[in-house]
Amino acid sequence: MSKVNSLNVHKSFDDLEVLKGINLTVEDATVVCLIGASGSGKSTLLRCVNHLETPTAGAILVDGQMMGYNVKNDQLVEASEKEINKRRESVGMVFQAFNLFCHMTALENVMHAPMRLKGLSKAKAREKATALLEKVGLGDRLRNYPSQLSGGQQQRVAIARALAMDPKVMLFDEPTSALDPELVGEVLQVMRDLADSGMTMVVVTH
Ligand SMILES: Nc1ncnc2c1ncn2[C@@H]1O[C@H](COP(=O)(O)OP(=O)(O)OP(=O)(O)O)[C@@H](O)[C@H]1O
Repeated sequence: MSKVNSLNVHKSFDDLEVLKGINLTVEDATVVCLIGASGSGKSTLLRCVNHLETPTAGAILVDGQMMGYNVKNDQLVEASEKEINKRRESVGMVFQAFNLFCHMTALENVMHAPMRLKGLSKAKAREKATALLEKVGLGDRLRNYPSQLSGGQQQRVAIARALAMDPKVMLFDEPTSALDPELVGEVLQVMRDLADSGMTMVVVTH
């Protein structure tokens, strides 16, 4: 089964039609990079995938589940907030600006969602977060706040934070460098390792 399907997705902001019927299939364990002109709607499509934006028409399926809607009597009915949040858990997102909690350490940033949304105990969440931060090469930065970390380090915390929810798909709204095979920065290496591990990924480069 393909992991992400965008079925004739349209998205308008008032009079501006940004997405005009996007059909995209991302197969399991593949990496798809979206490139295109500035303002062409790459981020908008990515945000539709985890339902941060609601498509004006069309639908997104992640792992066979429709984001944001249920089918009832052959009609699309909006899902409840609880259902939407549950489905969103299968989609990890790394934002352009990372969106880390600035008052939390790297460790606390990664522990937060599994404790709050998955009911993990503090001890289990700490164990998992530590392992993930070690995996992205930040084992020595657990107690640092985002302001004490470089941009690339913050980005890796954001990746670890997304992975902490055991997503089926990872969305990266980010690096200009991702398409350049000559660049082997730590962030890119983490992304390559993830791809090698079979993670399905959609990467937007700006
Ligand atoms: N919330 C919003 N309200 C109104 N217009 C929006 C909103 N979000 C995006 N847009 C508009 O939609 C268009 C597509 O924006 P989007 O951010 O998806 O483009 P992009 O392809 O990711 O661009 P870039 O590579 O420059 O970041 C732009 O014209 C933008 O101004």
